[in-house]
Formats: sequence, C-alpha cells, structure tokens
Amino acid sequence: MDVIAAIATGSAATAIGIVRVSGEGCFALCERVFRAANGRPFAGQDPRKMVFGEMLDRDGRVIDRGLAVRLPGPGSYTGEDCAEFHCHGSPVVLRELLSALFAAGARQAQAGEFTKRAFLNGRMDLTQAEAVVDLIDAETAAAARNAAAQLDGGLRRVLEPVQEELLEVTSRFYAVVDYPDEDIEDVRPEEIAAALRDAAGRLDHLLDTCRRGQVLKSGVRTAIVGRPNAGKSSLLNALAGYDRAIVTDVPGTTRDTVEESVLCGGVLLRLIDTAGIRDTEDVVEKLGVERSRQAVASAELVIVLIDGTGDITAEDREILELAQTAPHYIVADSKSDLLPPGEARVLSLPRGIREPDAYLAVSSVAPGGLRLLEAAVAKLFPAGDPGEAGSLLTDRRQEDAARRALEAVRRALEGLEAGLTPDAVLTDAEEALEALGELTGRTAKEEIVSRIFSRFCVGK
Ligand SMILES: Nc1nc2c(c(=O)[nH]1)N(C=O)[C@@H](CNc1ccc(C(=O)N[C@@H](CCC(=O)O)C(=O)O)cc1)CN2
Ligand SMILES: Nc1nc2c(ncn2[C@@H]2O[C@H](COP(=O)(O)OP(=O)(O)OP(=O)(O)O)[C@@H](O)[C@H]2O)c(=O)[nH]1
Ligand SMILES: [Mg+2]
Repeated sequence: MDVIAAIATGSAATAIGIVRVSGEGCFALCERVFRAANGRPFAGQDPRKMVFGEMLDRDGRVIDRGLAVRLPGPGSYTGEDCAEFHCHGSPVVLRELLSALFAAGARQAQAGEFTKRAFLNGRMDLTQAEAVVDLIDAETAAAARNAAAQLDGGLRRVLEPVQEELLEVTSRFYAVVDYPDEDIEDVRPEEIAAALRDAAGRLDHLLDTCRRGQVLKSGVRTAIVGRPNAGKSSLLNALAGYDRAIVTDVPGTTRDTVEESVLCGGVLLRLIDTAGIRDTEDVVEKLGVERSRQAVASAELVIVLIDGTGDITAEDREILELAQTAPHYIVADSKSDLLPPGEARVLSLPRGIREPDAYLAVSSVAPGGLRLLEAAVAKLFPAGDPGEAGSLLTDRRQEDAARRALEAVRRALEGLEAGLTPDAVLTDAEEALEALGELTGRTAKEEIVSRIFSRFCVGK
C-alpha cells in the first residue's frame, strides 16, 4: 500500500511530538527527511532502536534535532514498514516535517488509517481496532482498563469459540448437501443441536454485558430535578468537585440546563442540572422549566432533590410524578447538614407512583454528605466482575450484531428440532456467522469453503 504519514500527537505545543509514516518503501522517503548522526542511511538503522539526527524540511534545511526509529514490517503496528520521528512538539516543526514527507512522496493519512491497515494486514480484528478508539476516548480509568483488555483480544476470545462452532456446523451441512456422493460423515442432528445450543448460551451471556458495557463507556445520562432552591446546582458542583454552575439563595437561579460528567460511586454520570420546576410567568424561566422536562424525558436516571429543610409540597409531588417516568429515579432530601441527625423523613408518594430506586439524604457541603447517593448509584449500576474487563459489549453496533447472531442461532436450532432440511438450517447458521463477521471483521465465506474441502480425503 502507498505511504501514509501523519502527526500522531496533539495539535497544541507539547514537549515532544511524533510524526509517523507507514507503507511500502517508506524508508527511502525517510532518508530524504532525516540525517542520522551515526552517518548510516535510514534503511540501515537498527530496527526498533531510536537514533538521533537532524530533521530536514522540503528544501533540506534543518528544522529540528530529534530521534527517529525504523520499524520494519511485518512486526510493526500496521504490519507494514513504518517509521517515527520524535521531534520537539512544536506544531510548526511537525507540519514542516510532514510536508517534507509529502514532497518525498507520502500522502496524508486519513483518520484511523494506520489502525485500518493494522486490521487489513491481520494485525488485529475489528473488536481490537474499535478498542483503540475506546482507549483513546476513555473518560474513566475503568473504561480505559476495559478498552485495554479488549485491545488485548478480550472480546475476540469470547466470539471465537462461537464462530468456530458455527463454522463447523455450516461446513458439515454444506459438505453433505453439495457433495452427496462423497464419503463424508453424515450430519448428526444431536451433535449439531448441542453446538448450536452452546453458541446460543455464549451469545446470551455476552448480551447480558451490554448494559454494563454501555454504562462503562458512555456513562449514565442523569437529570437532577427539583423545585427552585432545592440545591440542584450545589449537588452538581459537589459531584463535579468545582463550581460548575451558579449557586445563589435566589430561587430560579438556574435558567438553562448545565451539563457535566462526573464520577459518582465509581459510575460515570452525564449530569444535567436543570432549572427548578415551578409554575412561573417569567418567559425565560418558563423555557428553562420546559428544558427540565425534556431532560427528564431523555435521562436514564433522574435524581429528585427535595429541600430537606421544608415540607414536601404539592409541587414536589408533581415532580415525583414526572421523575418516575424515567427508567430509574432516586429521591434525595437535600441540605441534610442543616437537620438534626437521626430523624429520617418518611416519603409518602402520590397514589399510583412507582417506588423510587432509593430514598436518601444528601448534603452538598458536609464532608461525606454524598456517601448515600454514591452507594445508591453504585448499587444501581454495578461494575461487574473485574475479570469481565475486555469482554463486554460497549456499543450499539456490537450489540445489534450479537443480537442478530443469537436470533439466527435460535432459528437454526428451532429448525433442527422441527426436523427441517439441512439447507434451511444452514441459511440461519450462515446468517449468524455473517452477523458475527460484522463484529469481528472475520469473513466466514472462505473459511467455510476451506473447511468443506478439508473433509475430503487427501488426494481428492
Ligand atoms: N511511539 C509509539 N507509541 C505507541 C504506538 C506507536 O505506534 N508508536 N502505538 C500504536 O499506535 C501504541 C502501541 N501499539 C503497538 C502495538 C504493536 C507494536 C509492535 O511493533 N508489535 C510487534 C512487536 C511486539 C514485541 O516486540 O513483542 C508485533 O506484534 O510483532 C507496536 C506498537 C501505543 N504507543
Ligand atoms: N447548608 C446547605 N445549603 C445548601 C446545600 N445545598 C444547597 N444549599 C443552599 O441552597 C441554596 C440554593 O442552592 P442551589 O444549588 O442554587 O439550588 P438550585 O436547586 O440549583 O436552585 P435553582 O437553580 O434556583 O432551581 C443556596 O443558598 C445553597 O448554598 C446543602 O447541602 N447544605
Ligand atoms: Mg440551580
């Protein structure tokens, strides 16, 4: 493939910046932009060993002194011949070096193209390539750990046995259907059914991880709602650890929604602080209240704050009615530091309203005032077994493909049990393989064919 080049590091001035190159013949290009201090040509540098030298611009003038490394394929990231230049991290220097590489015959790499080549060259499957993006975008240490384990093949290792079983099933059926005259061992329905059942079980187990995977990667969309002055913005600030939103003792301070991602009980919450909900004639506040309602409609978790220093009012009850429409809701009495300890309020819910997932007290100012909330959130979105890292489904595309695979396996199984002909069962098993292929990028067709022929006698 042609030679691609790109700045691999950020766009701001940094201590060190890296330009990377990949593709057949890239060492000859590097020769034109780098003069090693050891006097050896680039192609003659030791593999994977940093060498000091001068970086040259397109007119051969020195623009930096730094380190370069030659990374011969196939044992490189992309599987091709690669090289890296570690310069001083000035955006100008990096761009000059890049354009020198373009002048020497490289072209700008597209987004993700290095990793795409790694995939195309069989260095990783699609689940691993996606893990690279997840790792770079990870917002929490737990999400990074999961992505790192997926990059190490965690998800691939879960899917491989399922693919193996389905390949075995389909190739057997094919052999029998397409080559009836060959002396091939017959399809044994009980064996096939056992394999399909096992595949279904594994996929089922995998699909159980979707919710945890999505919480881990994308977090939980959470709206904080309540009457004006209940302490919503204070709670957002306390969870964020800095003064994100304006707090005053004037009811109606927050007019628009304010968003911030926070860690609460080890769970990434995408918090939306909202305008206090009340009947108002103020035009701006009215619009804000409308947005609060929208935030509830789009939230997975709603935290209803009730001012702990006052009684529960009719307005609070209306807000509870709204909140219970969300998949999860927690009710919290605020400002618990202002109350005498020990006297827990009993929440009397309006008729017909679902029990909240938790009812507790919070203080946004007292040390440890959020402990109960953190515990409730952690319980609502359990982290799962640490050994599970890397083998969770973390996005909708993956989930959708795994679900289609499972449905097809189930259909195959039903067909088999109903005594359908092999070719009917085959269609479903192949569909399952295809769906798994979308997940891993492994195309089944060729593998099926080679397996069919491996059943033939040697010399045939
Ligand atoms: N400077 C630099 N840092 C980087 C990368 C890079 O390309 N350059 N990476 C990329 O974005 C990531 C690391 N990924 C890599 C994965 C495999 C190989 C590699 O050469 N693998 C060989 C040899 C492994 C070994 O010695 O055991 C192989 O698997 O055959 C290199 C980088 C993160 N850090
Ligand atoms: N002592 C104490 N005061 C609090 C606590 N939480 C909020 N307050 C006070 O209550 C008042 C209102 O707090 P905000 O966080 O602005 O309330 P809000 O719900 O965002 O109000 P609106 O934006 O007007 O809807 C402020 O004076 C806060 O300092 C708390 O946990 N303890
Ligand atoms: Mg507010």
